[in-house]
Parts: sequence; C-alpha cells; structure tokens
Amino acid sequence: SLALAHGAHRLGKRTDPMMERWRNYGLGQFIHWGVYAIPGGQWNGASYGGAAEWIRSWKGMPKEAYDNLYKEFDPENYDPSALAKQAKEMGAKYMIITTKHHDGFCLWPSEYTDYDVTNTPYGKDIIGPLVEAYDAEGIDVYLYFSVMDWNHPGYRSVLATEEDRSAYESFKEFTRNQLLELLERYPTTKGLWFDGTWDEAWKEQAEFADNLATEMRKKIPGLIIGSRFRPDDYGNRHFDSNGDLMGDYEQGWERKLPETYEDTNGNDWDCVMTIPENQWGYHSDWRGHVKTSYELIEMLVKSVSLDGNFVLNFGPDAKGDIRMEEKKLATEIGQWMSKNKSAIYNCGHIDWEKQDWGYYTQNRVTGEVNMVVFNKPINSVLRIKTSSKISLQKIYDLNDATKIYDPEEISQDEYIIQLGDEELAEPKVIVIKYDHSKGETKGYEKAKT
Ligand SMILES: COc1ccc([C@H]2[C@H](O)[C@H](O)[C@H](C)N2C)cc1
Repeated sequence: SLALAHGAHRLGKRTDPMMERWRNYGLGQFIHWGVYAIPGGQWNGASYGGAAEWIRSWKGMPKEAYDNLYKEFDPENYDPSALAKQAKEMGAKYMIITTKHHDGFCLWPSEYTDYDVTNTPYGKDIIGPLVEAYDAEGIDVYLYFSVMDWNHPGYRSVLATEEDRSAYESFKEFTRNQLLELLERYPTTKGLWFDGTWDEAWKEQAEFADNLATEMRKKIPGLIIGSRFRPDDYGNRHFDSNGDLMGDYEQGWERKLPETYEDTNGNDWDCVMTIPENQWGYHSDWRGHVKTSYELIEMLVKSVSLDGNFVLNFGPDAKGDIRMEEKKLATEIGQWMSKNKSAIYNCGHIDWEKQDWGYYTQNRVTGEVNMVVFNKPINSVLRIKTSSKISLQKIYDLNDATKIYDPEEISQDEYIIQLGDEELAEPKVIVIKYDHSKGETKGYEKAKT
C-alpha cells in the first residue's frame, strides 16, 4: 500500500464511548435552513427545478438579488424548543443543523464575516438557542458546515494562478477561524457534518485539513467527523488512495441506501434523506413523489439492519415554521417509534440471511433479534434462516405479549412461524430470544447433488 502522510489514521471502526453512542442512535434529524428559505424555490413568478438551497446558482435568480435576501431574514415564528420537542416526538436521537450552507450565510454571529444573522432584521443567534433546546431534550447536536462558500472573496474551486493561491490562503484561514469559533461557541457539539469539499482547490489541502481536524479534536476531544472532510495526499476523498475510510463514518449515502452489508465495507455510515425527491432547503412547490411514513420507516429499519444511521431532513420556511407534510411525517414516524424503538436504538446488523418479509436488527445490548416485518407473505408464513449452532428460545410479538410464535424447524438452521390471519396494519416487530446452547440436531440430510 501507498505510504500516506494524510490518509486514514485508523483502520476499522472507532470503538470509544462517543462513537458507540453515535453508532446506537439509529434515527437522526437534518435541518436545512438559511436565506434560501425566503425565495423557497421561486423567483419572479418562476419555479426553480433544482434543490431550493441551490437557487443562487439558477439563471432565474440574479446573484445580486440573492445576496441581498439576508436583509429580509426575520423568522418571527422560529421556536427552537418546539422544533426540539417535535424531534423528540419523532424519536430522533441526534440532529444536524446547517450553520453555513454553500451560500456562505452564517446562522451564528461570526466574528469573521458580516454575512451572518447579526446583520439581518432578526439580528440574533439562530444556532445557540437551537443547541440549547435540543440538548434540553437529550438530543445530541451536530453542526453541518459547508467548506465551499460562494460569498467569501477568497473561495476558489480551482487554484490556477498565484493570485488564486494567495486568495485561497486567506479563505483557508477564514475557514479554520469559523470552525474553531463554532466549537468555542457551541462546546456541547458532538460532531461536524462537512459538505462542499469536492472542488479541486480543496483536494490539494490534505495537510491543512488533517491539521485542522487534529486541532478541532483538541478543542472537543472525541469530536465525530465523517468521511466528507479530508482529501488525502493524492486528493482522494472519503476513501484514501489505499481504499481506507478517512473519518469516523462514511458520509456517501445521500438520498440512497446500501443494498447489502458488503456495500457498507463494514464501516459506520449515515444515510441523509429528503422527504421529496431532492429538496433540502424549503421549496414552496414540492414536485414529484413525497415519501410516506411507511417508506421512511422502511429506510430507517433497513439502515439500522445494515449498521447505519438514518437522518431525515426538514426544511423550515422563511418564518421558521415546519411545513405541514413534515409535521405529519414526524408525528407518524414518532407513533411507530414509540412502540418499536427497541428495534432501532442500540441495534445493528446480524448476519442471518435476509428474507423477503423484511429486516433483522440485533439489539447490541440484549442480543435479541428483531424481525421487522413489512411484507406479509400470501401464506402468512415467515421463514427464519439463522446462522448455525444457535437454538431459538422464545419468539414473541413486541407489542402483544400474549402473541407467542412457535417455530417449526424445516431444515438445518431453518424455521417457519405462522402469522395470524389479520392484515399487517403497520410494520410489525417480532422478537427472537436465542442462545448458543445448540441441542441435538435432527440430522437433516443435505441433498446429494
Ligand atoms: C452537486 O450536487 C450536490 C451538491 C451538494 C449538495 C448538498 C445539498 O445542498 C445538501 O446540503 C446535501 C446534504 N448536500 C450534499 C447536493 C447535491
């Protein structure tokens, strides 16, 4: 393998308590909020077809007009504790907030730029009260930070000239100052979610990024930083030139999920997900498919079954209100989570053969296996193929203690259980207690082929 000065500094998963806590969240909330919520995807009577938080890049939005929107930022309905309570009700264990998106507008009072909340009619810190409100609900806070910054004069996507390079040095200093400022102001932050690090200019900053990550972890020991921050010595990101993950978890699953455990390379990972097909910031005109709570619950369960966290995005509008569709989904997901959270929190992958009826999650504390059933087969029979040398002790409906399932062993390490006749009204969790006291096998004959 290549000798890298700034590649992965650790092989395999982080095993410290802060990362164990991250690994056991299951469900998170993303919040994308900024001045892009003011146009909300519309301008001059036209609707932007892209992601609302990218409207500045649309030819239909004059840059001058966008860059003056901050003078209208005055979210009179912003209510951090209401947001935190809604997240609590949904069952989120952590929240990631956009402190600064690509447009460079800062939701906190930054010493290093005037393009921040203090110069808006609202005039106050947005981030601080949100951190306090979420901490008060026991929901861990992570800060999203876009390195790419369309507002900073020193930003460059490519370093072509000496002028570019000297300008970019001032931009790097600005970036370091803002990150250290955020960690100073919000010391209960558990981690940073970086974005906007795909440009060539940043890919040349392996040493700078590596040193900055080290410096940030000096300020907050154990700080959790994903794979989307650092480039390695050769400009590779997420995975270094030896194919090793850089950062504490893989940040590549955005609006998509791994299909198999192999797809995850055995790393920690998160999937960040939009409710519409592709809108992170508030867009008043959601086009196309809006996901239902069952679709989102299946993505959550699938994520946990493959050792990942599922982070659902919310985009408050210009007044700071959460739109009706998002409120409804938070409530519906919360109703399911209130009855089935033991299949999500502290759970992860078990290498039993995936079945069509749904997903397994294993509780890392109790060892119990959860069958999360989404698809009831036509014959109401659920097949269970375990790993070898185990014996099933008890199988029961998580939400109906009177419902015990009697497994029928149909071949080596293979069982079936019978569901009742009732239709599945919602994803059903069936718990399997098992142990390794393998009794006598019935000596099934393997077919001689
Ligand atoms: C170029 O394609 C992109 C670039 C950045 C994004 C940003 C979104 O604005 C949002 O913040 C998402 C998490 N991020 C990857 C999305 C698509």
